[in-house]
Amino acid sequence: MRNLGPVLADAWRLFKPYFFHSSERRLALTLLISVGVMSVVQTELGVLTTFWSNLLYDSLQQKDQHSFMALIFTWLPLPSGWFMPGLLAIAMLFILVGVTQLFVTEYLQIRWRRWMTGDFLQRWLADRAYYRISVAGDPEGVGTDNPDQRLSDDIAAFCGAGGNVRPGTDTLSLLLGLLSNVVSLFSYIIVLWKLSGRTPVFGLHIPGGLIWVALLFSLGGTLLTYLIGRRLIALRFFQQRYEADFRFGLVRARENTEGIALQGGEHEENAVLLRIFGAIRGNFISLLRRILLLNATTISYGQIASVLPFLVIGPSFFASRITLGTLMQVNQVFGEVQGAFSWFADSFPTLAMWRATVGRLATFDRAVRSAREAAAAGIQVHDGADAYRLQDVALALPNGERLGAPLNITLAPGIDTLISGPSGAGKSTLFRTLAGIWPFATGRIERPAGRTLFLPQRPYIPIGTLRHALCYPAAVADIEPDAVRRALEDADLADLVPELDQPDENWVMRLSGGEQQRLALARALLARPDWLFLDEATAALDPDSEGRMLVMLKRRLPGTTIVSIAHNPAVAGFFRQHLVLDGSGGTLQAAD
Ligand SMILES: Nc1ncnc2c1ncn2[C@@H]1O[C@H](COP(=O)(O)OP(=O)(O)OP(=O)(O)O)[C@@H](O)[C@H]1O
Repeated sequence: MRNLGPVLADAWRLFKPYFFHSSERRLALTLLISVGVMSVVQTELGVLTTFWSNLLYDSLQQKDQHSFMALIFTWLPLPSGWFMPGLLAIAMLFILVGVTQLFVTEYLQIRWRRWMTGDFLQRWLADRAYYRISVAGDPEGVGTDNPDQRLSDDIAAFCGAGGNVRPGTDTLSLLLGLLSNVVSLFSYIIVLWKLSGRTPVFGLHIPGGLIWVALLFSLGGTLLTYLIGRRLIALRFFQQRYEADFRFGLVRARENTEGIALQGGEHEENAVLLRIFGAIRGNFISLLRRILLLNATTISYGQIASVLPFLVIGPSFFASRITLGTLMQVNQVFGEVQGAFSWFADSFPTLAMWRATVGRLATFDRAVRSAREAAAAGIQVHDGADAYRLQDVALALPNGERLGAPLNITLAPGIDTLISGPSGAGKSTLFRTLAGIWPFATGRIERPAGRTLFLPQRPYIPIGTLRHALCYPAAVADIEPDAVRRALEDADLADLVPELDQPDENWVMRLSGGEQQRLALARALLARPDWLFLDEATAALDPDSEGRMLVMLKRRLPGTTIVSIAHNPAVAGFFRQHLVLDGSGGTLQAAD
């Protein structure tokens, strides 16, 4: 596999935090080592079984019923003084170890997934990395699409706990597969070496002859599989990406049903969704062709492998130089050695899928890290001042383009300010910068202490009850029920009071634009901020309601300084000063 080094380095970076740095690392490592030990025990039981079957076939050849029964039900004493346990005991041990290993592995996987999901979520949401990523993307170009998929499917696929994860394709299964195959290889090679001593290959005595046959045969298979299977990696990667794009398209359509219905956009939606699906289909067909070719190769190779030992040592058996038991044991051990050698080749499709998952998680991880690091660059923000002071604050777009001349203004507490200016001048961008979330501004901002609330034009209404939406982002338990009711009444939404705790209502779909804006104002009443920034947050209201809401805000929040972006000249009378943002740097003027 080309570039295996960087993939393994990425996988290690994703693997390490839980097992070596998390608070549950001791338990995690103990469980990991336990499943490893159980895997080795299973492999060694397999080795024991080949010796057991050697004795069994010999007992059959010699028609020795007593030994045969002992090998099934009890144990058979050996000339060396040791004894061979019967099938009953071996099988019971196999079942016990197998079931315990399965349980412990799955328990570890779900704990790991829970931890890793929590860790990724926390870092993605910290320092507003999620926001920067969504507005700016990332230079690698592949690290940030569909973060939802990375946080759900990819982590589940990496840790191996989740309904959609194909068994055997996760990190732990691959690690255990690798471990048991390495142990298998060593254990069976020793057996094969011993057997080689008394088993001529094609009638010739070659030291370790059987091992060489198995090695050459497996290397041939590995090379062939690699050549056919290497394109699978990219195909898998894109398959996951297209699937996520399609799901995202469907979610967007679901969330915008009204907009689509009002504009009659069904035909276009259908065409767009089918176009995205076309990519899934096209890629899947290429994937399928590759998989078919690969399977045809591995199955043919497997068929040859099952008869090869008989061809190689059959002549010795017919010349009575080895017993039936030895013939069968060589066949079994040869199969195991060949199987272990070709593990890499057989696992190629799985490794390709795993590699795509690692790639998606690692690039996302890097994008989150660089977004968090970049949060410290750009504009210098200093908190704890007595006012908002902007010094040479230059707004810019993600592509570096400037939005007007730098701003040098001060917004003092107690002086309500109206901001206006032509559409696209950068008013909302200025708010984003003041909030500290816009990563593409330069200069220096001093911000006052105290609570600040920004209300955008389209308020975010989270999933849950109306009470939850009103209290957001505070917890419902932290807000007095009476205060919630009063806030709704003051925002002219008294009709909704009886529905405060009604579950399963899609409030975004149900409330009108103006009602959603008034809901956000009610939220401001509950939050009681020292500074309230309104970005056209009353624009959906009729002029009378807009005026009434501003009066209500002033009455209910007397200690709050309001800074509002508005296009409606009628609201100008509510503000003490006016900032016109027209690209020339903006100057504050006292209201008439
Ligand atoms: N994420 C982004 N990527 C690229 N350009 C952006 C992005 N966000 C905003 N812009 C651009 O920045 C410019 C300023 O946008 P902004 O929303 O600040 O304008 P505005 O003055 O608030 O406009 P309006 O009055 O229409 O709301 C616009 O040209 C807009 O297209």
